[in-house]
Amino acid sequence: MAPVITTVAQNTTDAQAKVAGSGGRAFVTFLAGTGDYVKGVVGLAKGLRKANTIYPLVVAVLPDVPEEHRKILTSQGCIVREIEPVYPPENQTQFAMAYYVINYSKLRIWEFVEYSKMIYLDGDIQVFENIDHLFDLPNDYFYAVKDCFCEATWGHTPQFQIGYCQQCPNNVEWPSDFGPKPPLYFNAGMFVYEPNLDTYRDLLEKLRVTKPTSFAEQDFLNMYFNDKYKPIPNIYNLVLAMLWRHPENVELEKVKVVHYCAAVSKPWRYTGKEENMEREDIKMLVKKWWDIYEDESLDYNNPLNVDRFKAVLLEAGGVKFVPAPSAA
Ligand SMILES: O=c1ccn([C@@H]2O[C@H](COP(=O)(O)OP(=O)(O)O[C@H]3O[C@H](CO)[C@H](O)[C@H](O)[C@H]3O)[C@@H](O)[C@H]2O)c(=O)[nH]1
Ligand SMILES: O[C@H]1[C@H](O)[C@@H](O)[C@H](O)[C@@H](O)[C@H]1O
Ligand SMILES: [Mn+2]
Repeated sequence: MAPVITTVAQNTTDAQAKVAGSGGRAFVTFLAGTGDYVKGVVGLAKGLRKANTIYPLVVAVLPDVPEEHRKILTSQGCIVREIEPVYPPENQTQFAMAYYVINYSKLRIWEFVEYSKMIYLDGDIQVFENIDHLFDLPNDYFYAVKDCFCEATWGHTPQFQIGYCQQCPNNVEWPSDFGPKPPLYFNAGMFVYEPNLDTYRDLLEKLRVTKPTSFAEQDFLNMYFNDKYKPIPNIYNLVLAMLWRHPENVELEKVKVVHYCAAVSKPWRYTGKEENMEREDIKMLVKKWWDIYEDESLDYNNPLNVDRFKAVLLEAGGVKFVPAPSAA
């Protein structure tokens, strides 16, 4: 009997084939609301394609993401998964910055146990170089890039008040009367983790008894994974403020992942008028984002991508490729 061969049509959007072919690994991002973050996610999907990743992009969407936006994402090859919102303990949201409260819902991605390992990326991140090798990091740790404490968003913290930043820990010494030096703190816009139902339940349970704080789920994850956190180099999540706060720690030509995290720096909203936004390096990074977003050859359904998709499936080893019959 002939071996069973899975036929993959040229314009397939079959999520299952992608899960089967991904070896249990995937990128994951988060999308909420009816606004323009969908552009960020489309840009990210195209950037990952350009970087020739062999892994799919899952988008965890809240119920308020409109059908039209979900269709755009599916047509860009994303796997759309709806999640329920997660709210912090009742009546306490005032302790977190309003803008960040929605991000507690990110905790649902620990539930995606059809994948053994995932890399979370914010929708305002772009991947310029292949980072698939991060999936090979040893299990049982939480990998992310160290944050910077120098922007005004950190104004409420003792770190900011005394000018202490873990990016240059020797510049200002931590005063002994301030208690123990704060533990390493990561930016939660990018991290490598393993979905796990026990961890998922535990995260939600602990959240119920934890008072919300300014950076919402980022603070919470920092507390929760304090023991498991392993810093990875800044090139895997360049927080833009690093360019003017710690230029000595930035190797721009080596950067693989850029995080357009200051509100005014989102490429799809960029005007270049606000403080620091007129910098040449920022202009260059915003242009690089747009070049990918507007490149039609990177659209999932573009025939030019069939070969790329074929190669991805073959490399992943799960699915054999048979071209769809020609119309002739
Ligand atoms: O209206 C929104 C707002 C946010 N998001 C999603 O949530 C992510 C986080 O929001 P931002 O990227 O705007 O926030 P920052 O990068 O400034 O925030 C940082 O701090 C936050 C604290 O809550 C989170 O940890 C976030 O991942 C981290 O990068 C977005 O990328 C996007 O994926 C939406 O989809 N719609
Ligand atoms: O998550 C926040 C956010 O991304 C801010 O824009 C940045 O200034 C902070 O350093 C970071 O912790
Ligand atoms: Mn972000």
